Amino acid sequence: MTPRAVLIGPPGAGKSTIGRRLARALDVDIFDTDVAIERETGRTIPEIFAHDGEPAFRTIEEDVVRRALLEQDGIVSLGGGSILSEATRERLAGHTVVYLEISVAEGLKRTGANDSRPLLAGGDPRQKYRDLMRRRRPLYRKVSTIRVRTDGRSPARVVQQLVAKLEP
Ligand SMILES: Nc1ncnc2c1ncn2[C@@H]1O[C@H](COP(=O)(O)OP(=O)(O)O)[C@@H](O)[C@H]1O
Ligand SMILES: O=C(O)C1=C[C@@H](OP(=O)(O)O)[C@@H](O)[C@H](O)C1
Ligand SMILES: [Mg+2]
Repeated sequence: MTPRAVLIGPPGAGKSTIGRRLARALDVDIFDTDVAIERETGRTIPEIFAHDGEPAFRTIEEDVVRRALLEQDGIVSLGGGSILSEATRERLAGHTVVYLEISVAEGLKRTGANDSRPLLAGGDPRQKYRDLMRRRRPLYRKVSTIRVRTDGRSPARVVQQLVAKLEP
């Protein structure tokens, strides 16, 4: 069993939104690792970050992603920072991995309106997002097998392009 596609990219790229819509279009299941982490721990992601810290969150995330890659056969949407784990990057080899690309400006617009992402909270969000992208962009590129730009494209359009690219 292997996922039809694994979605990666920074916060706001649309992994959760596109994941749900793509799964519906392909008539397969959606598995969002952030949703699974909240379900399994019974806590929200901001709570986990606040009480246990980011390293503890990453440990839980790595294990949830590991199992998802083994057990899921639909669309798997990862959290934006999951590719920071070298073990996860190695496990992604051989999978269909879609990098949802987004500019810093557009990513900030999409994530700015809520405080559900602890990594961007506090301080200057623009600087935080830029630093995050500088560190992660090479990793997203390295582990992906398909790249799709999402700036100025509606979710419906992104899904349409992905369906065409994923067609067997
Ligand atoms: N292609 C898109 N165009 C415009 N808004 C989008 C697009 N994709 C996602 N969004 C919006 O951006 C926000 C973040 O999307 P989300 O799917 O949670 O991103 P991620 O899971 O990658 O962090 C949501 O409000 C969503 O509706
Ligand atoms: O980029 C990150 O490090 C994170 C992104 C979030 O998911 P989204 O990418 O779906 O926003 C979530 O996993 C957590 O807040 C950490
Ligand atoms: Mg998400």
